[in-house]
Amino acid sequence: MTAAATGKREAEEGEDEEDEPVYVPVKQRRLMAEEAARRALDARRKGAATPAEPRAGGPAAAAAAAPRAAARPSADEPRRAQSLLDQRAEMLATNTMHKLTDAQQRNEEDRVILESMENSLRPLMSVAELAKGVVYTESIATCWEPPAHIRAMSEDQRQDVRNKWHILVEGEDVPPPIKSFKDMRLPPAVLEHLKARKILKPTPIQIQGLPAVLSGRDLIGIAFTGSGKTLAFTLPLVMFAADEERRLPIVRGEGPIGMVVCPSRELARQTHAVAQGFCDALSAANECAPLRNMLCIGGIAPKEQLDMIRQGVHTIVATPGRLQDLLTKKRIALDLCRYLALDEADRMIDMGFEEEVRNIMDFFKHQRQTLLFSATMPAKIQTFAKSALVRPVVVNVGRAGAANLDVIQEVEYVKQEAKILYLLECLQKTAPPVLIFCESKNDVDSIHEYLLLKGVEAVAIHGGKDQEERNYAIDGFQSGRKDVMIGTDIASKGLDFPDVQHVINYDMPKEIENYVHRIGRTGRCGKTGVATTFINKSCEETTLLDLKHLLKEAKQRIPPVLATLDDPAEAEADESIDAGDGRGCKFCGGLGHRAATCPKLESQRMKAVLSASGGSTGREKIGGGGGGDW
Ligand SMILES: Nc1ncnc2c1ncn2[C@@H]1O[C@H](COP(=O)(O)OP(=O)(O)OP(=O)(O)O)[C@@H](O)[C@H]1O
Repeated sequence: MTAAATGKREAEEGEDEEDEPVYVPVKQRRLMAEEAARRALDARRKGAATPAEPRAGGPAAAAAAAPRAAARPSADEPRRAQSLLDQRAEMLATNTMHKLTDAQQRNEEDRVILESMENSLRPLMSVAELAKGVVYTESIATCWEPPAHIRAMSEDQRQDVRNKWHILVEGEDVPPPIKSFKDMRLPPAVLEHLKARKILKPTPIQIQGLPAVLSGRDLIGIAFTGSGKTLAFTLPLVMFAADEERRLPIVRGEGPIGMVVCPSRELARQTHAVAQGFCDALSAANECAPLRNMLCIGGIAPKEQLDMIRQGVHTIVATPGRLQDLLTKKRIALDLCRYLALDEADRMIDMGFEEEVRNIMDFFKHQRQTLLFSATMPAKIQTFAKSALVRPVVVNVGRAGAANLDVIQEVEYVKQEAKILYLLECLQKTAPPVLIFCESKNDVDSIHEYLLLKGVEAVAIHGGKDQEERNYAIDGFQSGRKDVMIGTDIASKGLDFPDVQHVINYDMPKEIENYVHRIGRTGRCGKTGVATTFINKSCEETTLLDLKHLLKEAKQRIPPVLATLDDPAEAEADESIDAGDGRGCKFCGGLGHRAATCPKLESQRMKAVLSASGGSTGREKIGGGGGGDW
């Protein structure tokens, strides 16, 4: 990686406090938005009442206004040609005319905002395919199909299974759910391998996700942290590669057949190990020739990767930056690649990897099967990602962005200066292992030093540490040699440490999705865990409101400091449900605010303005907590 690239990446990680935007309280933002809309509405009313009159300010002003008036879209031009303010003003006027309820007005307002944002997002598609106007209409064909008795299930029977496991599906002609691994027609070696790992029955996301993926369908898979999503895209990856190898063996320089892309090196390493387990099981049972499964991440010598590429690779598990690097340098090609899974897909896009993902898609020569998985998947990412999918199936287990119900969530008000002392006390709440999360790298280092001085067996991880230090931390914590790991959000997504008892949020992450991923490091796969979060005056009000509603949804205790917050969503909630449009922000999925006051949407707008004006490339971090990685 060049020094410039390193600098850029560190800026993306943006874990330091200097990056924090100036805080404008929610109330003030709402007042500002309303004032702007009122002014726009007044201006429109004046314009409409006296269309032929010159505007105040004399002929010069009228002349200046004329081109603008001419540029104003006619009724049959698409809405997107109007400015957001114009649309909002028009909508307010319509609402008054039709006497919409407050809730309906709010929903309409959110819809306009979201529509305008969707129009400004570039589809998540290969530029080459867009340019050539390539549109795929059929899913990838695979040789897998469910056994006859599953195929014979009526639609009602299929729905009964889904209802029983709280599985929601969207999409046309959704493959049937399958309740046992045996009925999924997995090779005996794979069944043995699962059994040896005490994986005996599929989890809900696997019950519906595996049949859909094995059938070749594009998929968005959303399920709680620790609910077994990794297996739902790793096992089909390996089975697909084994099928291809049997059909036409990979020779030197060829491959990969399929890829998984992850947002951090550590997660890629972990997923690579899961895939390797399946590869080894198949080849040990002579069910296929040995499969070469490459780990493609920054921080390891490219020579190792190049040696494997020369022999030909079947599967790759990668971080976006290193993968893009190898593709751009033509070290690997995607001529044979037909399978792409994006793990923690929404986080990857939010962390600023959108361009890398789009570039990677550009290297595909043929249609691929595309899969997106995460525990959090806001509506805006789903809509935008669907542009890359063919006949997608959406599988949802629980609300996208909901916290894992096996985690007991405790929130405590701790003054900034008292945090470090209280941390020691808090560490004694449970037995180890304990994970501590902080927003900034400096805090991670200070806490690490402090705990070492106090005799705690602790390790630390963040994007500023070199790969050796990062590996040392992960290995020590994973093996149980170290009791405590302190980290930034780099360690919050997807990592599966055995039996973490307690997650401590030394500070509240700015984005509620990061909170969900952080606390999801405990309470995994049916076990229970505890999460303690320190909050104080420095936390943003919108985030606290999101947290309050998340606690409420998970039926957790709401501390007085959150209960007494001025909470517009509370009054609006019943009405919104009556209006039939669900709860919370339709942009980021936070439950404590609406799209009109979404801080993330504001930063996204800024990003769009900056990139349109040729300023920053729009690669700056959208929210708090870094972890950008390659
Ligand atoms: N069917 C199953 N039965 C029992 N354990 C399982 C099953 N499937 C997966 N597991 C185990 O559950 C743990 C969590 O799985 P996994 O890491 O895939 O969760 P995840 O949904 O991807 O979580 P996250 O959202 O945090 O990434 C792993 O240790 C995995 O081996």
